[in-house]
Amino acid sequence: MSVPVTVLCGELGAGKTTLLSGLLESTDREIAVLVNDVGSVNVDADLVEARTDLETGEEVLALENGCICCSLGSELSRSVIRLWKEHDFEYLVVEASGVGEPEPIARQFVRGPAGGPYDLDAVVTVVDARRFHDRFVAVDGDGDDSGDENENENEDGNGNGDRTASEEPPVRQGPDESGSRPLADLLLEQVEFCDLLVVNKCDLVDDAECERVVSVLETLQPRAEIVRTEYGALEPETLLDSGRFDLEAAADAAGWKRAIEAGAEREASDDEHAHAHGSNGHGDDHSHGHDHEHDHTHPPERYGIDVDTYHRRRPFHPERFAALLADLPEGLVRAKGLCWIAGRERQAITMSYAGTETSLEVTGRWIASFSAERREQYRQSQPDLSWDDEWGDRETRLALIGRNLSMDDLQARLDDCLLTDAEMDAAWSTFNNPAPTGMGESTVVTAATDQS
Ligand SMILES: Nc1nc2c(ncn2[C@@H]2O[C@H](COP(=O)(O)OP(=O)(O)OP(=O)(O)O)[C@@H](O)[C@H]2O)c(=O)[nH]1
Repeated sequence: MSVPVTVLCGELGAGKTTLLSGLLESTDREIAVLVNDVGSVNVDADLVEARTDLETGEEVLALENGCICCSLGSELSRSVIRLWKEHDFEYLVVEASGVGEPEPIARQFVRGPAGGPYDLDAVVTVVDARRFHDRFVAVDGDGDDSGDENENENEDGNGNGDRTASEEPPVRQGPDESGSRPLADLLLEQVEFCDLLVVNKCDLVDDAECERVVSVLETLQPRAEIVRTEYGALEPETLLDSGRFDLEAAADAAGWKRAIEAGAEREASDDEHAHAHGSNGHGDDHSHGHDHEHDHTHPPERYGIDVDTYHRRRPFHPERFAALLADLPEGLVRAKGLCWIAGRERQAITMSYAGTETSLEVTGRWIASFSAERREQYRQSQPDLSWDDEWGDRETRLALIGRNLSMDDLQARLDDCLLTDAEMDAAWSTFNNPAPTGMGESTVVTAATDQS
């Protein structure tokens, strides 16, 4: 019998991983998870895994880099088929990277080789209500839409910011002179293609704003059911075995039609592509040198996205780091990963920035902070864990995702937050420290303006 699949899409930082973690906690079903992250640090896989009880049969498989076209052409299918052969599970959830287009992923489960063992149940798109509102719904000169400093902002420069609520819904803008498309286009694509829309982060909009968001979404995607959530909290039945995916309806969507037309040619190319990549199927080489002719830029390139990694083995000064988080540069779309903050020697703190907020949450303990005996046990069970003689596994490792952003400047600003040599010798516990302390506790830093 084929295994049902839910594909989870949504823009960077909309709340996909949060929703997925909640789902895994709230169901006894044996769910396998495939995560395709855009950063070279595969943070989502780590985060999902940390909250996943593998003993209950849930498996988290990460596609190692964000080269989504290769993943789709060959590795995605290969990975899910391998997963199906090697593990016993009842359901598969695929979390697409925030710059993933839903159509090609869905196609793999309908027309691609994964269509045999799997059965596509639904494509779910998670929308950040706050950002969607500010980008597409913000009302120009409308007195009752008060108090929102971000109104009419349109960071993507797509001209959708000055709409009124009664105007036509936003439309895709297509590429600019440099050939890259606004991120908003991707979001619209994700909205138009899905079967279920989850309007998340409802705590960050008021009721009137939320109504407007929902009404624009209804116009864009009349076929999909719309649910509103905070922190992605949903009944598992809403997401699993919903039977929402409807090939015929999807085939009516303009994009899907295009995809089907291109299907045969694409499948042939994918095979060729898999071949060209050799047996590992997936290098870090993003230049590719494809010889097939269809449009084959990767989504990150197409949307002008840069991905970088920040890795240091020196702690942040808590106050300087918090000040930076309140003033992150324009163009930073998403940042996430583990942080080492001076004064929090036990706590491994996950930093997650999206839209207007950065959260710092204690998601684990540094292995270096355990007793010698337990430390050894953990290290033996994780032989690949990188270890510093003095600081053990304490480190900061962040994925940075930006658009028109100088990564060098951001890295330099992060470096300025690291302890100086003199501070390294100071008593770290005396620093003023807003970072959380208890497991699961979090601190949220709100940016002065939405930088997304
Ligand atoms: N205020 C608020 N924050 C939320 C909500 N849901 C998620 N977040 C926070 O938003 C940030 C991004 O959430 P994730 O679940 O990591 O988002 P994602 O879509 O998986 O992100 P990518 O994998 O980078 O695309 C995290 O700091 C979450 O804690 C919500 O309903 N309200």
